[in-house]
Amino acid sequence: RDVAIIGAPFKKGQRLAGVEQGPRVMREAGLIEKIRELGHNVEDRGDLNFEVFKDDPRNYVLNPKAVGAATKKVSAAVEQAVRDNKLTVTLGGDHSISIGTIHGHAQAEPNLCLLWIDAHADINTPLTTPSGNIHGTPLSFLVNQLKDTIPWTALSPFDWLKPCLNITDIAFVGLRDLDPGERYILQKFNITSFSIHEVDRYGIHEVIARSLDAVNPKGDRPIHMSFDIDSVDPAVTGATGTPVPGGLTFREGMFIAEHVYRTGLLSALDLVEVNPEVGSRQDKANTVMTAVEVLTACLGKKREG
Ligand SMILES: N[C@@]1(C(=O)O)CN(C[C@@H]2CCCCN2)C[C@@H]1CCC[B-](O)(O)O
Ligand SMILES: [Mn+2]
Ligand SMILES: [Mn+2]
Ligand SMILES: [Mn+2]
Repeated sequence: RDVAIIGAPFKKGQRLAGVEQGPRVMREAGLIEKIRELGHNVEDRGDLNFEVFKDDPRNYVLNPKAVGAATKKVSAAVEQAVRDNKLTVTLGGDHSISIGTIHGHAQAEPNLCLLWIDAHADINTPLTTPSGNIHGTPLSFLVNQLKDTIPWTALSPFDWLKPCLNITDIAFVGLRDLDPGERYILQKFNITSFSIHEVDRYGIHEVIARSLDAVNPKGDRPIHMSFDIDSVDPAVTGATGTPVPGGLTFREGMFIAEHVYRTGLLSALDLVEVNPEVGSRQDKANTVMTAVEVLTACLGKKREG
């Protein structure tokens, strides 16, 4: 297939420096060449340039101007790549970029379904977020059923954004750190979610199969997978901003990627929250390696050769 790579070196959805280095370190690890070796026609569309804003005081959330502008750019870039019939891979950057990747993908593929692989649900609203970090809230901006929880007039930098997802289109895998407001939303809407507890109970194959069965029962919907590297255990991927013990093994992460590839329906993919400035040198090496391996597995690399 034709593959487009978009770099989104963005950090304003959270507070730590370094996550904007994600695209650079994944490229330096040979990501593009490794995808080419799979036989894909890969177009590296480079890194998006994000406007810098100063004196952006907290308005329910931090950096609304920076995040609103950046995600608008991400949306346009992803929409264009999907319309160009590319399997579109966006490299983060923090998880707030997925406001843009999912919105853009949905403009070209309104019938998409979403796999959210993450230790966190990232479904706080601007009123429930404990941190004010938008990387913990992207889904609340995107979901029709949560439209009225967003103070749109106060958050004018997001006036370009229209909710484009039904909550029933989402399946979570890897959850193990939820805030009260998120737990309430997950229960209220009975959202498909498989925490690490369910991964332990059913095994990863059953979990990913049930996730796909829930959001794509007829196997006729384009898949958006948003892969937060912190879904994997911090012993493997410690170079990330919000690590939570007891995550997916390397093998479970790879299995998810291989299984989703085999559907033949993967249409857009985010790999986010790699922060090479967090943890040890070994953490950085392991985290970047894992990110690259998961990405190439999403694009057809098989462990069985
Ligand atoms: N829900 C959170 C939010 O800030 O909204 C709170 N949490 C950190 C907090 C630390 C203390 C124990 C409870 N959890 C991080 C998460 C966002 C993660 C964003 B992601 O993109 O990395 O998933
Ligand atoms: Mn082609
Ligand atoms: Mn996370
Ligand atoms: Mn996340």
